[in-house]
Amino acid sequence: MPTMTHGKSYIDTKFNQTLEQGDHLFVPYIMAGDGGIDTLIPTLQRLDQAGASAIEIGIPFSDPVADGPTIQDAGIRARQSGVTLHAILDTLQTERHTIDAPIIAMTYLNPIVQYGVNQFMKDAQAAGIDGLIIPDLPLEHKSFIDDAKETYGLALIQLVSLTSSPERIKHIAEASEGFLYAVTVNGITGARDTFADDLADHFELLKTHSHVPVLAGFGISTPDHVRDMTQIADGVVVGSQIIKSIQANDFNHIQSLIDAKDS
Ligand SMILES: O=P(O)(O)OC[C@@H](O)[C@@H](O)c1c[nH]c2ccccc12
Repeated sequence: MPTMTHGKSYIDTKFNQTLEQGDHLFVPYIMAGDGGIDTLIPTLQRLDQAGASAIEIGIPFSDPVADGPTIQDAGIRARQSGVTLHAILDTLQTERHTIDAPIIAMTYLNPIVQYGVNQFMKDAQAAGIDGLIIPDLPLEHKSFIDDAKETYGLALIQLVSLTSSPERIKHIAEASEGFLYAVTVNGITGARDTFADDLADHFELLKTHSHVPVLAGFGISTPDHVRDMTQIADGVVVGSQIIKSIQANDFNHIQSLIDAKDS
């Protein structure tokens, strides 16, 4: 396994390799420790081998305001099996080298503050985490973590919503690192049947302002969704459907979602 420093530049390098080949990006989301902490590494390995471009791992938290029911239930299961942020970081620190894909931690701000901002960034880097999504940290408040994040070289991925003003969209898109997470529906995470008709224009605007790949996320659950979204975005994030498929032990569905990105 080649050793390469983890962090923002690892995401940039890996994503550019894929995009330069004319391929799209696929980022599955899992809840860390859903099924017990012992399942974390095998699940990451499996998604890595299936062709994930990066893997987003959720940190279980008691008050997950942006999570839909599927993600919330996965968080409850993980917490019931006693999974903690410390356990997740410890497990990654020992086993990270067995997974090639960049790893992005999705956590609310509170667990980071409880852990200690600087200590968290330090331990996240040591655990081989490359980037962070912190949905309740608005752009205006990111200075709160900026110094620590810079010290340890982690990417801070920004979420941009459909309803943001053009001015705000510009600011968020310009500030995002690793990738820009374009939320494709209004509301919380979870599988949907349909998407808005004018998404293509929205993604055009995002791409003009973003320095990093623009990924579509929220509500994507079928190979057709993946095909549609990769017409207009550099790639997709899929969460709730991945969690359901893992629970059903249906890795064929996960593979069909990943394979749809370049079909
Ligand atoms: O579950 P969906 O609809 O496929 O969407 C991805 C999403 O779950 C994942 O990226 C995520 C989980 N929790 C979040 C909180 C905020 C933003 C994003 C997330």
